[in-house]
Amino acid sequence: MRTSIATVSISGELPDKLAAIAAAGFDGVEIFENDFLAFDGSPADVGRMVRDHGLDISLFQPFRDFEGMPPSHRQRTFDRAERKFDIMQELGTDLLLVCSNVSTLALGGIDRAADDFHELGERASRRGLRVGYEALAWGKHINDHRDAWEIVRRANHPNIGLVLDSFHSLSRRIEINSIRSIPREKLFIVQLADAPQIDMDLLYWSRHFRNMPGEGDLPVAEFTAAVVDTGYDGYFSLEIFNDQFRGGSARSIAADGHRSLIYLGDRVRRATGSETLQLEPIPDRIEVKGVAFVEFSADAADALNLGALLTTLGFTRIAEHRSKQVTLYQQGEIRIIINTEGSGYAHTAFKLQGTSAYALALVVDDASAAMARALALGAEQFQQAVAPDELEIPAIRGIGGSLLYLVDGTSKLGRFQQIDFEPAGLDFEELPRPAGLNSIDHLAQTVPYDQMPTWLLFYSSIFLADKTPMVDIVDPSGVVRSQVIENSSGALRITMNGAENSATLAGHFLADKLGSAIQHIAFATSDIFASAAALDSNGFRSLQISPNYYDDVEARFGLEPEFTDRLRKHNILYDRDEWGEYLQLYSTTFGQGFFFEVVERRSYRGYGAANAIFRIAALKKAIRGLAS
Ligand SMILES: O=C(O)c1ccc(O)c(O)c1
Ligand SMILES: [Mg+2]
Repeated sequence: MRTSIATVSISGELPDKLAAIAAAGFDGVEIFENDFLAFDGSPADVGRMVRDHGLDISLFQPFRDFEGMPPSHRQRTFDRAERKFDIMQELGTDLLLVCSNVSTLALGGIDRAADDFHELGERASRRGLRVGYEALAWGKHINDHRDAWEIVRRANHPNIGLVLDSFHSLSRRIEINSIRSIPREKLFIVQLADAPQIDMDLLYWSRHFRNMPGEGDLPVAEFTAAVVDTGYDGYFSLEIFNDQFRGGSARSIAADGHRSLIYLGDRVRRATGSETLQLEPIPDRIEVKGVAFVEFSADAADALNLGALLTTLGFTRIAEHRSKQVTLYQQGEIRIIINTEGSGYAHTAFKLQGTSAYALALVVDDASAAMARALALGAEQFQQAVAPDELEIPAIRGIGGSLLYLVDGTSKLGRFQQIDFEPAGLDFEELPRPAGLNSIDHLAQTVPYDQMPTWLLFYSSIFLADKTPMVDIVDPSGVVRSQVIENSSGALRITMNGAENSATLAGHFLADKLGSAIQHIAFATSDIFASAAALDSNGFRSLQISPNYYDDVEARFGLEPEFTDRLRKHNILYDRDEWGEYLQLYSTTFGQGFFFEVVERRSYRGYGAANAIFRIAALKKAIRGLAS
């Protein structure tokens, strides 16, 4: 698969953009005229810079308002085109993108446009150049690739071809099958972009909200499969106009772009069975079977406090690491590790972030296949020295400097507990009462808002998991956007919260850190009232919920007063969706804003978003109480 990206997709000045594009592994780059105009070097300098990075120029664009001009303006458009041809020859690219005319002067008529393109083709061929025609979704007369194709067909010139751009076709819901009847040699280049499904003006949507394939809601994979079915083997070129990306990190946006193309290519290769993409087969998306453990880094004092909190939650200190200052707590299938080593990555994470849940271990069928897929998709492998008898658990870097371990049951990784740990001497007098917490229901990760697409793409390209629509969570100090990545079994459920300012609870959590990690862990119980009773007897202090909340839920859901009393007594929040009910209670915050949650899910599919505002207000009140 030949990959390319338009300079307009990336932030920074032209040299920074090119460096980021090359580092991400692209083959080509579309030079956007404005990026070239803003750079004070000659076209030849730009061409050299591109080639010094090992890149090719896939095209030069855009050339606007060309076809169908009235006779009084026609000559002028050819003069303008000749000037662009001069630049292209100096740059060292042979393809110009002409987008459909949006001028109020433009006259319609397919044959008029075809005649203009025929003449442009003659002029281009004299210089060994080619011209591709793209239908903008808001073009005055031509806004559908089927009409643009008809013009190209009638122009009947070998140097004139079609440019397809997934945004323009998919935003207008143009039938994808229509692509399959276009001859491959007439497809000069294919541009790809996704976008969130928002009902808005097409031009505004296109210029501000495009995103990488897989980050949005458009059927880009189906579109690409239709292109591949024609036999097309040219560039797939990202052209992403996005306000956030323009302000983001050039390197990480370029890396996301490359990842999105590898992921897309893999899906299309599987769907079409086509060899033209020339992609090395990689393992399919990885199914997550469960969470093997969550690991905290802490100092000795925090480790004691966290251990005490876990004990009130009904966890037992079950094992100690054979050679390290690492303790394992367990309840049901849930394992929580506390690492207080004075060296190694846990210690680095502690120094950067304080006490934090810095590592997550996922159970998969085959850890080496999972690793192979992750690496093919540009994930960064993490390795550190281990003791001679210790297991080396494969890991990649996740959100905000956190680690994602991959554990399977087929290799000896599944026995990490027996191999790396020895059972702790249990003091039966002091054992907590188990609270019936069986598994991890979900993990909440907090990221700066502008990094949400990056991590959504990371999770959904590597793992077999889907994202749900974004919801807004109102914090008393701002809005936090939340999106869930989950698989169908529920073994992987991550709620990702994007914080835009540091006044929100999520934003405050981030502001304290150089990176970000897990802000809360929700444990699943099958009987939250029984769990609450056990927590009480263990001395657990749940987060106090405002009494006003209970009057409201009782009225809102028509609850029996006796039931509401039980909720109130244990500070349990309640929600209901079309599938069932959800009951949740929280701890107060620990360390830099971390907390635990206990949930009972009665066929309910959501995450209690409607309750988040009450929980956040209660957490903030509790934090103020601690501070005063
Ligand atoms: O928004 C635009 O004007 C514009 C220009 C060139 C393109 O290739 C495109 O898809 C959109
Ligand atoms: Mg385009």
